[in-house]
Amino acid sequence: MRLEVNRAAVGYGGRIVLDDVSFSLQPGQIGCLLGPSGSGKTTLLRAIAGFEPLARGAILAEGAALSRPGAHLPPEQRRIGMVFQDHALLPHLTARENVRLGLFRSPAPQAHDRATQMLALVGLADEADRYPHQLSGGQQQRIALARALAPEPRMLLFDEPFASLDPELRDRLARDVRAALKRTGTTALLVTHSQSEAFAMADVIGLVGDGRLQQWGDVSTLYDSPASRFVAGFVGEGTLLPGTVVGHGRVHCAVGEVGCKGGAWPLGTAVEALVRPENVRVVPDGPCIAQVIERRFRGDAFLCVLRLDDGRELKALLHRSNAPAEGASVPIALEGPLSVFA
Ligand SMILES: Nc1ncnc2c1ncn2[C@@H]1O[C@H](COP(=O)(O)OP(=O)(O)OP(=O)(O)O)[C@@H](O)[C@H]1O
Repeated sequence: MRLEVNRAAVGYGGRIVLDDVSFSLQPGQIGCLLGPSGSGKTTLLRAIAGFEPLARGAILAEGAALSRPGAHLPPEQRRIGMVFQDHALLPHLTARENVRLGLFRSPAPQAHDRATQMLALVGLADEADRYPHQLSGGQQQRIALARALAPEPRMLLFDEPFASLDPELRDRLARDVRAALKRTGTTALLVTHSQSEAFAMADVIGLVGDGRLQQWGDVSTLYDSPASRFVAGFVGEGTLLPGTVVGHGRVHCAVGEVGCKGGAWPLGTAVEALVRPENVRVVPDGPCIAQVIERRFRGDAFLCVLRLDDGRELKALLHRSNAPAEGASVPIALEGPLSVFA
């Protein structure tokens, strides 16, 4: 299903939580709403499910309005399924019976076959006759997914579905859920505040913060070209260094001169440049000396925390063959182009 959210505002009792939200999801695409706690991710999800009305704007499915002020299709008529963190399985029913709950409108033999098929899809064909307490947290969450997929919803919404699981299991389950959604071609929108979950699951990510949808795009766009300081600070690692525009697409900062994205800044504009760990190089004639105050092993590279003369800290991803020892002082330079914010 194609989902379109058009300049939507949603809130509670006259207090708007999120305003002017616009994005779309293509059929079969997986989107993820990422953002700090309390930023309104769940509220937006609930508005799409039909549990919260819109104050302004519209939500459309296949071009037809689901929600707009004064017109509201009830949740049960939207054919949009939801999966929650606590998976809400009934303890006295087997895995297959739990999945069949979503199929109460189908005749019994068809419901049985469909439930079996859905359990196979999530890799639990052999566990169909087990009870929830005989299954792990990850398996229970996969049953909840099978149950949500069984009635063939037009779209699935997930609210922090893996939050109660340990981190390693979360990432693996996120990949499994993604595979199941792709196999069934189900459009989905997931809410999380975990970046790694968003990166593992999503085709497209929406970053929510300060009452707005700050940016909607694929992971590399958010990382390489953040639309705001907020996005720059939230997605990936990096430091904002103050600088001045010294030429077309050139900025001068504490680590010397470096190229920046977008050349349209007037000379002398005060900016902040986003330095990602991979923008930092150790070079013999580097314009700035930095001290290595910490080194973290990252397989082929070390993530080094460097301190500049003025006390600012930068993170640098340096190849093992080139990573200085902790405590060493080394000349560094920046390799652009960097994103800058005025
Ligand atoms: N039923 C409600 N009535 C009034 N205010 C609410 C209600 N539910 C949430 N809020 C408020 O709306 C804001 C957004 O909450 P929401 O749960 O959507 O955020 P979130 O981004 O999903 O947070 P988290 O990541 O912690 O789940 C918060 O300030 C919250 O206190």
